Amino acid sequence: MSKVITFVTGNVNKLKEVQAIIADSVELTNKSLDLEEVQGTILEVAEAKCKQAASIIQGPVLVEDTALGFSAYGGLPGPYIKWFMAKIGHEGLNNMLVAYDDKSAQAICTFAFSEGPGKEVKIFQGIQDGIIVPARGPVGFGWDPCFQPDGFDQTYAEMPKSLKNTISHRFKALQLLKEFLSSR
Ligand SMILES: O=c1[nH]c(=O)c2ncn([C@@H]3O[C@H](COP(=O)(O)OP(=O)(O)OP(=O)(O)O)[C@@H](O)[C@H]3O)c2[nH]1
Ligand SMILES: [Mg+2]
Repeated sequence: MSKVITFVTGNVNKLKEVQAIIADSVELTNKSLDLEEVQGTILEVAEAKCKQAASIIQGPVLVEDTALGFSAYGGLPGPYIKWFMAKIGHEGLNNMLVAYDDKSAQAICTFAFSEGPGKEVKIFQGIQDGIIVPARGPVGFGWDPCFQPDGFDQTYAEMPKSLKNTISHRFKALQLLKEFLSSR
């Protein structure tokens, strides 16, 4: 069984964060592919991406799907946040919530791992609660400027990377993944 895991993602910012958080304990290589994403729940999207990645790589693979869900919208845009961000940006995301007092949101990071084609898909999920605010901080990674995690007065974009990477949805999911991989 190959120990090296291929993290399949087309997103360099995700890759950088994953490397910063777990590179010292997990041997990862990267393949930049934009996998097809099915329409469905977060788990269905992550599982389908993982199966597709395993069939392309023909070995152990890791994929990740990130969702940003607004409580006022019953968890939408959720896994479709990428397309909302691309079309309406930070201002548009804020405008979606103008009619609601409840600005709360959940950042949800879901990793899916498989040893290879036809093998079981394991899921590891991390959730960070927060609120949607008018964009503050450097624009670099997606919706970071308009997500302020609960318990902090800075948005993800305003805080140092070293802080985001120890409290984020991605950090939480990676702790679970790390635990699983240590017994692999
Ligand atoms: O501000 C952010 N802070 C984050 O921590 C974060 N993580 C992901 N994202 C964005 O949310 C969408 C997820 O879609 P997504 O999971 O399909 O990603 P993707 O298509 O870019 O890459 P991948 O699917 O090839 O891995 C994409 O627009 C990502 O840029 C983030 N934005
Ligand atoms: Mg994607």
